Amino acid sequence: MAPQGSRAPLEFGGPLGAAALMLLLPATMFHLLLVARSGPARLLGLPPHLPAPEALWSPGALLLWLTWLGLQAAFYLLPAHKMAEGQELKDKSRLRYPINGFQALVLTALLVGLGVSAGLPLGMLTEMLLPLAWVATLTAFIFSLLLYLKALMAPASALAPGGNSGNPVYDFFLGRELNPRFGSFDCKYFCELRPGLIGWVLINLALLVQEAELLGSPSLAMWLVNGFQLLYVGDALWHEEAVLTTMDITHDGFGFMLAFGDLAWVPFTYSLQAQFLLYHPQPLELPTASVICLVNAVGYYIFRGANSQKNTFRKNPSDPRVAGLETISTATGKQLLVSGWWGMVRHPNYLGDLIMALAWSLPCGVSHLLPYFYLLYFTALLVHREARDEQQCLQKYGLAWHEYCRRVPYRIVPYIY
Ligand SMILES: NC(=O)C1=CN([C@@H]2O[C@H](COP(=O)(O)OP(=O)(O)OC[C@H]3O[C@@H](n4cnc5c(N)ncnc54)[C@H](OP(=O)(O)O)[C@@H]3O)[C@@H](O)[C@H]2O)C=CC1
Ligand SMILES: CC(C)CCC[C@@H](C)[C@H]1CC=C2C3=C(CC[C@@]21C)[C@@]1(C)CC[C@H](O)C(C)(C)[C@@H]1CC3
Repeated sequence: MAPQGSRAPLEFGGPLGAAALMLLLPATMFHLLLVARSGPARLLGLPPHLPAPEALWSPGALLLWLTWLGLQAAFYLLPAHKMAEGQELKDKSRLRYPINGFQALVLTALLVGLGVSAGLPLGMLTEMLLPLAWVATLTAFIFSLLLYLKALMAPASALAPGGNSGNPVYDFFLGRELNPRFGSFDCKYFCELRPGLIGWVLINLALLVQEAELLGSPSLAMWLVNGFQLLYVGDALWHEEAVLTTMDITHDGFGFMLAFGDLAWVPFTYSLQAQFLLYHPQPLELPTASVICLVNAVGYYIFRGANSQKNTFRKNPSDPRVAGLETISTATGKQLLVSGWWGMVRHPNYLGDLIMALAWSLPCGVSHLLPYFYLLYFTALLVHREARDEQQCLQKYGLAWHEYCRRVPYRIVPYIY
């Protein structure tokens, strides 16, 4: 049984690390937003000038942001074609989740399409990124505070394994409650997949529209970035149920890290390549574009293949698609796959994700480091995440996990790492 509450080992450098991250993450996000629109676009340089306070604060942005959250919450509450059950909780119960994320994406697309055909200036959204990012950050702070207070009244069985150290800064950052809910409305599940992910593709689209207005038509590079990232978001929502077995839902509490990550970091930094392209158009020839498409396709094939194989296996190990794979038995009764994608490396899904991350940056050329920020950040995130997951699996599976590591020695990249 893994140590819980105040006995759980501290992650992210403990309270000091958590405090530093709470300052550094928003600062990095604003740095990226400012540098992307600056002439030199230097990732490691200072932005040319800091924005005046009125460039950060706009009542219009606040209204737009609240409308967006309200709209996505309304889509979440619409009847779902399916209700899925989450993993078993400490008290042996299972929560139920609506599977209607893809429906929310389609409804958003229809609404935006209607708006644009009625004259809505979607491109103007690109002028509001700074104040929108500001209100999203404020929302994340306020929301995390409310979640922290709510968790003070939650029963012990509802608390996350980490995030209950007793240090308020650390617990605020990591999140105390595992699945905070208001009635049947699950805050973490909603934030993980809806406002931020759909917001990201909407911002990308606005950047494409703005580029078309400035240049007469969108560039090939902008099309590729939009297409690849739409595929990624569409895929996440199409396979929404799979998010229920990710570390974020099953292990991490809902605190500042995920609230800020989901609501602010994802839409405003994951759209960095498209932001860069609007201010720094890049020529891209068809043959190079075809090679980049191939890189994205290979990454997607590995990512989807690995994630689907594990989900199918976890749902039903006798499913004919996975029944022939080799496995190791563990003391918990669960099995570990040792052939197929999960016999190649211990995190094949991370490998596919990283290859896609490379494909998203390549359309921006090689003249600047800035569009490669996502690849660099994501490598660090996944290496750290992999180490966290190894710890959790070691605690869960003990000797069987050692045996798996012996049989599958590489973590993410075959023969390298
Ligand atoms: N774009 C982004 O910003 C981010 C994307 N991601 C993506 O999210 C996806 C999910 O990632 P994440 O939640 O970290 O982890 P995984 O989906 O890789 O899940 C890890 C879990 O899978 C199970 N598992 C591990 N090895 C095996 C095996 N051999 N056989 C069967 N089950 C196994 C274990 O859980 P158990 O045994 O309990 O089932 C383990 O804890 C990934 O594709 C990742 O790339 C993640 C973070 C950020
Ligand atoms: C701000 C910090 C640096 C850390 C925040 C991390 C978060 C941004 C990410 C943690 C796990 C995530 C996942 C996705 C998006 C980013 C965050 C929230 C995901 C929804 C992206 C789409 C994928 O298909 C997925 C597998 C559903 C992802 C799940 C994890």
